[in-house]
Amino acid sequence: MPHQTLTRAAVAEHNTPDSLWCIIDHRVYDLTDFADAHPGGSVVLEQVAGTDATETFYNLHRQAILQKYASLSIGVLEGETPEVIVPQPGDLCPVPYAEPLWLRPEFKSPYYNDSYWRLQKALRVFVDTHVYPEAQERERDGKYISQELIDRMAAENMLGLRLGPGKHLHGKILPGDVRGEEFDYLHDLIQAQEFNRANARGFQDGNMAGMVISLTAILQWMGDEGVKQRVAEEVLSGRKKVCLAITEAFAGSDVAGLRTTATKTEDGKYYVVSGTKKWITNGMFCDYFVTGCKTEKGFSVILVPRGEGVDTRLIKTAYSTAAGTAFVEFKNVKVPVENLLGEEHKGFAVIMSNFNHERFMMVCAVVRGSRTVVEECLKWCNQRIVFGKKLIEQPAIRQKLARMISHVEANQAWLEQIAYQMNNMSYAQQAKSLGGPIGLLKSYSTRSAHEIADDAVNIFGGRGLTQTGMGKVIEGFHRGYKFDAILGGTEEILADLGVRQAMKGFPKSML
Ligand code: HEM
Repeated sequence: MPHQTLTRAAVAEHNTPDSLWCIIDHRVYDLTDFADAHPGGSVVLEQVAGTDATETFYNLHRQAILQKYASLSIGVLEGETPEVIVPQPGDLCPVPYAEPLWLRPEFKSPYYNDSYWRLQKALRVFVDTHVYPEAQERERDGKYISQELIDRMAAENMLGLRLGPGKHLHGKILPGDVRGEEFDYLHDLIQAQEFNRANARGFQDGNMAGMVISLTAILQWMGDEGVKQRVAEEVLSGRKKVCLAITEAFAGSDVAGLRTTATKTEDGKYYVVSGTKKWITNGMFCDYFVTGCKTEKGFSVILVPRGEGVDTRLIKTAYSTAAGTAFVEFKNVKVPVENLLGEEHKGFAVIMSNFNHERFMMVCAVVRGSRTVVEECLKWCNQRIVFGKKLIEQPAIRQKLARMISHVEANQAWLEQIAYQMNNMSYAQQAKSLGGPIGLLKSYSTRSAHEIADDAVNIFGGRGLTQTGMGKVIEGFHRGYKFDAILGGTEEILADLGVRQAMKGFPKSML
């Protein structure tokens, strides 16, 4: 049917199952053929046939549904204009607190300049257009990220920028025309937060999280320049994938308790690696494993390529299998000694140097995820009518929202403060002075996520426990925030690290 201008009186005549029209936000929809396929059933549609169903519709659906089913619209009402905002790729969200302060036009920030804005805008368009749709699909079907998306990210230098600032970006032009040389930890914060907007915790880890926490170690510690250049080129071009294989069934945060061994062959040319690794993010589809091993006089980190003797099995965790979480078995795997990272028996330095950036990334993501939950709650509370009133009109609900908003804003402010300090410190200074604060922030931000997830589920009720529909973001966050509380160091260990590091600088004169 051609798009037309209609009157309310004309719509009112189509009030039977054989000709079922209704009005939503000043547009007319012909639901006659759709009614039987409607997930909410045909009866409810028949009840509103021929009428304006705007209020009922928005009590149960988001605008995105109308965009998906736009073909059902047959016209607009004469002299009326649709009111609901239809977001376009790259748009900032006008819901209060849905964006960090620096992205809201009425606020100023001491940290951000034009280069950050350009990066943010370019990444948002990219994530909205390419990452979000695939993330939602993969989160549902549990399959791994497509090579097409990896290639697209590689072509735009997006794989490299996710490792954080460094020489690997020099000479490159990044999204938003940002030069690789100017990319710093505030840019890094932005990229982590923008990618998080794909809103799919399992997929997010499946989207090369293994690379983010392991290629950094290769770039910094691989002694053999030839191996380093080859692997970096393969991974940053998206042709090969790499992951970090440290944790085992025997030991998680307690790295000293690991049992995988690497023994040198008599001719000194190879290591023979044997043992198991557990919870290895991206392990299912990786070509390389940056592996923590016990060696004769200590602990060493070795790059193990997939090949004979390497076996990976899928671990089904609380989030989507899109993350490719693996149980890895190494059975007498022969690896050239050139694949050693850092010094033999001194692998702790390799692992430790990586932790700060990994934890910083995780905080960026969990704070952004928490903010999205706040946005969802604010929308829902303004939309949902209970006992004849919008939810937002209930003081008890506003108390919850106030707590949630405060957690998010406090964590974001602390995070930006830390990113600024990172920009003004060498890597060694960061390790000395920021390991503790980053540990405290990660620990605190996941405690905040715990509070936020809990309040959000209570606000959404049954929908907060349902994997489809209005509460799906809340359900996913509630199921997934614990990954941030455990991975990269548990809340307790990191809180303890924060206090112990502070005590190292406690002045004796104060005793
Ligand atoms: C263009 C018109 C409509 C379309 C395209 C549409 C589409 C949908 C979709 C896709 C869902 C599943 C929600 C999800 O899982 O995300 C749904 C659920 C539902 N819809 Fe509609 N709908 C339309 C109009 C209406 C109207 C006018 C009513 C009420 C009179 C209604 C009542 C419901 C109900 C009760 C549910 C189940 C909600 C729940 O389980 O929480 N729908 N609809």
